[in-house]
Amino acid sequence: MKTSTFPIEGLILVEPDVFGDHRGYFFESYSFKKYEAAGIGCTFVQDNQSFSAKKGIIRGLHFQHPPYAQAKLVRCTRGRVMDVAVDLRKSSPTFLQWISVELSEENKRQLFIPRGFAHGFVTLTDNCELQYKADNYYAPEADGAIAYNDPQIGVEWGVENPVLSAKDAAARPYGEQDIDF
Ligand SMILES: Cc1cn([C@H]2C[C@H](O)[C@@H](COP(=O)(O)OP(=O)(O)O[C@H]3O[C@H](C)C(=O)[C@H](O)[C@H]3O)O2)c(=O)[nH]c1=O
Repeated sequence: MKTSTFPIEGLILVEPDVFGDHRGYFFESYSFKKYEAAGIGCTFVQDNQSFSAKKGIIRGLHFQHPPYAQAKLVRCTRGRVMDVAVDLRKSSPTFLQWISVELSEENKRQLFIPRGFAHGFVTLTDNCELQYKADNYYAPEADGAIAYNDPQIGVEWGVENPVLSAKDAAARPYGEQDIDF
């Protein structure tokens, strides 16, 4: 597997080794030993899966407040998404900066997002399935959301009128919230 980093410290892109043959393909989608050696040493305790039926859906920007913050290992197993991570770590030189990367059934890439980040994605096709591991359990009482179009962050989603959940439509900008990472 190959890994690469981003200008924002802690984010890691994983490109697994895919073994194709006349039947199709095989690849290891996760291995604690190999991923720990690549800097992804957290112990994941929960697997998530979401399905988004249409292109132009945004889920995000989500996080869980400390002490329930979650690191995530994200992959797209159907369709294509633009995955986004925003640095919420106040002491970070890249505070409130963001990256985006295309994850797809085709490219089989995975994005590791450490604790201290908000996560979101926009679907680039219909029928997008996202599967991701988390290193902390779901804690609804600690659920957090930042407005996807927060001008202070300035994520370029590439979609004018996204489909949003009620929660995401009501999410407030970072500056109007008490978020402490
Ligand atoms: C996140 C989560 C949700 N749920 C329940 C709660 C709701 O009744 C239902 C849908 O939840 P929500 O609308 O928050 O789902 P998404 O909008 O896909 O949220 C996720 O999307 C972004 C991109 C993320 O990175 C987070 O994992 C998560 O915030 O699933 C659970 O039971 N367990 C969970 O871990």
